[in-house]
Amino acid sequence: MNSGGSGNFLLVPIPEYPPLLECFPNKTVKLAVLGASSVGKTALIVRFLTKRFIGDYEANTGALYSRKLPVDTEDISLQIQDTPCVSLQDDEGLYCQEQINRSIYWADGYVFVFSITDLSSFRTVQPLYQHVRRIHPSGNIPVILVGNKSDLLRARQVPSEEGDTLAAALGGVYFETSARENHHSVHSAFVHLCQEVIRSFGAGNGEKRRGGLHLARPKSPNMQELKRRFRQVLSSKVKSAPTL
Ligand SMILES: Nc1nc2c(ncn2[C@@H]2O[C@H](COP(=O)(O)OP(=O)(O)OP(=O)(O)O)[C@@H](O)[C@H]2O)c(=O)[nH]1
Repeated sequence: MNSGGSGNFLLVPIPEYPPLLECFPNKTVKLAVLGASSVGKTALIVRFLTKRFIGDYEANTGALYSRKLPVDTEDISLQIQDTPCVSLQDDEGLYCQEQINRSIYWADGYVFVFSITDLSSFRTVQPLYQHVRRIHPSGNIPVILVGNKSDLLRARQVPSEEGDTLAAALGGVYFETSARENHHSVHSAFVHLCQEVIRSFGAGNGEKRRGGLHLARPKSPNMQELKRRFRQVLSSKVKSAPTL
């Protein structure tokens, strides 16, 4: 498995799915990835879309990614909105930028991410879920809970059982992932959520949101952005590589 710092950096372009399918609402799945700072939201999306890991850290600006994805027997147009971090205030309130509220309103399904090494990021999930419920008070909202950085076992602060319990309380499934080490666990989590969203369309949920906010979908600045970050990681590796 190519990690962020090695292997070829010819980034396999993420095929932009023609907007044609957007006229078939049930073929377009919009996911928002939400969570506290530095839990791995971007790394999870990049791992899922490119099978690679971005080792460096850059504060999240909230990029929108889109690609075609085979789910079960059909191809869907998948859009994933990365979001800036949310933070718990002293009074257990939540600081959520307006951009995040727009993403919550726009999305059909939600990936709540915390780091198993950061108890505070885990404690952010419940108030964040309540915030989503205030924006979508009716219907079920397809969610998954992702405990990331599972490769850092010695730094674990959140037992898996607590992740399972919280996911059940949110009405979703708990996945433990390592965006650094493993593509399969990340892929399984995202595909599961897409299946839940498609199922919710069948239940008539999706239609209510079809009139929802449509974020202007960039052509592919995100691909340039990803290439820049992969090159950045590569050049930093070359510089630090021991001279023979
Ligand atoms: N060990 C390990 N590090 C990870 C993993 N996922 C992400 N990281 C690192 O954690 C840091 C934060 O990752 P990001 O993907 O930028 O996290 P984010 O949630 O988008 O961060 P914000 O911009 O603060 O919202 C980066 O240095 C990543 O390389 C993981 O699974 N394991």
